Amino acid sequence: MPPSHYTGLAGQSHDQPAKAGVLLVNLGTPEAPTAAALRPYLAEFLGDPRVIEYPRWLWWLILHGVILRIRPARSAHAYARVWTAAGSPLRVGSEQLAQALQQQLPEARVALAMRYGRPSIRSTIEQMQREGVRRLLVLPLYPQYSGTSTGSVIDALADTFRQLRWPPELRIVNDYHDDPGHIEALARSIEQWWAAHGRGEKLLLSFHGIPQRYVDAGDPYFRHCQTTAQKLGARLGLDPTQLIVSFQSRVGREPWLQPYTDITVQQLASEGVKRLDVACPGFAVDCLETLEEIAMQNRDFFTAAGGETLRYIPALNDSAEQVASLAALIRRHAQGWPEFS
Ligand SMILES: C=CC1=C(C)c2cc3[nH]c(cc4nc(cc5[nH]c(cc1n2)c(C)c5CCC(=O)O)C(CCC(=O)O)=C4C)c(C)c3C=C
Ligand SMILES: [Fe+2]
Ligand SMILES: [Fe+2]
Repeated sequence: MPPSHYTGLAGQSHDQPAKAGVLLVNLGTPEAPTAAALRPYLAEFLGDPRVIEYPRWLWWLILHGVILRIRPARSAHAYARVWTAAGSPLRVGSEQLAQALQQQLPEARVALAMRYGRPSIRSTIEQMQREGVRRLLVLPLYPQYSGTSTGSVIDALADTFRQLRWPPELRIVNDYHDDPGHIEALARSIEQWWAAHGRGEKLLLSFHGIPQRYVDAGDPYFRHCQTTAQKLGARLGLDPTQLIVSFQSRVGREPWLQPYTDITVQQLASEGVKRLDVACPGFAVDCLETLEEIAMQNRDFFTAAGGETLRYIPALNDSAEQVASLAALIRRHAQGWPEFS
């Protein structure tokens, strides 16, 4: 007989009690802040057709012929500025969040997987199955849905599920951009930060960008970001002159969502804003894009253009507010599952 295509639990008893599992999924991060470690990470990430919607053969030539020769060294330099003794901030922060959620949800097995790199979605689900997980709730750590982020997690889940001999029951949180508990958690964390550090003249909310073309084709991401910002601004009592939304991290030449964060901070400085606060509500945990791109690069752009201080307000990370709001979100999505009743 040929080896089986499907992964199962051959030889294991199915008598163990069925468990519920919660799988948190974040983007993933390189293994080290070096060009050698960046190359396979970027090849997997930028090779994902959800991330780069381009004719495959043309993109393959550009990616392998140009991008992967230049970008790994440049990105490694940026990662080196935020890497800690414990590793990549995205990995450390995601693991801490998963541990805190596990404490809040003793009735479930909470695990963390990465969309790119390790631990993979597939290996993590296989491990959960070995532990008896028969009902699985997947929470991508992206509050706003985009095909490039959440959609890609769904692709990886679909690929995994088609390999499993006996897949678990599955639920997926598509987004939580307007979840009242999440908005409240964001608002409290900003208020607490202001209480401790004082308040800037304006609050900029910077979201990761995506190509405008994807939104034109139906991706709801821009609308989700605007809704998060509008609800957060209303909860904080800010008027439209005090609250600004922008989009960061553009890659390549085609237009991405606008206004761009780097242009916006320079424009605000040139208009006379001296103290600018920036928060990034699209990132569940701090990472390269917040700690380096906002708190270092954009801070420097702001001061070079005449501003005095740009202060980055940290992501929710493993704060009590985030853990409570995500635990409530998970319980709501798991309604009807006996493990959660
Ligand atoms: C080029 C296309 C990219 C799209 C589209 C994109 C969308 C997108 N990304 C995030 C979240 C994160 N991105 C991060 C890093 C990162 N993003 C891109 C490119 C695209 N992202 C690259 C090439 C990189 C790597 C760093 C670099 O070379 O600049 C990160 C941080 C990862 C870390 O290790 O800290 C996050 C998080 C979202 C939410 C999103 C769509 C909404
Ligand atoms: Fe990104
Ligand atoms: Fe970036």
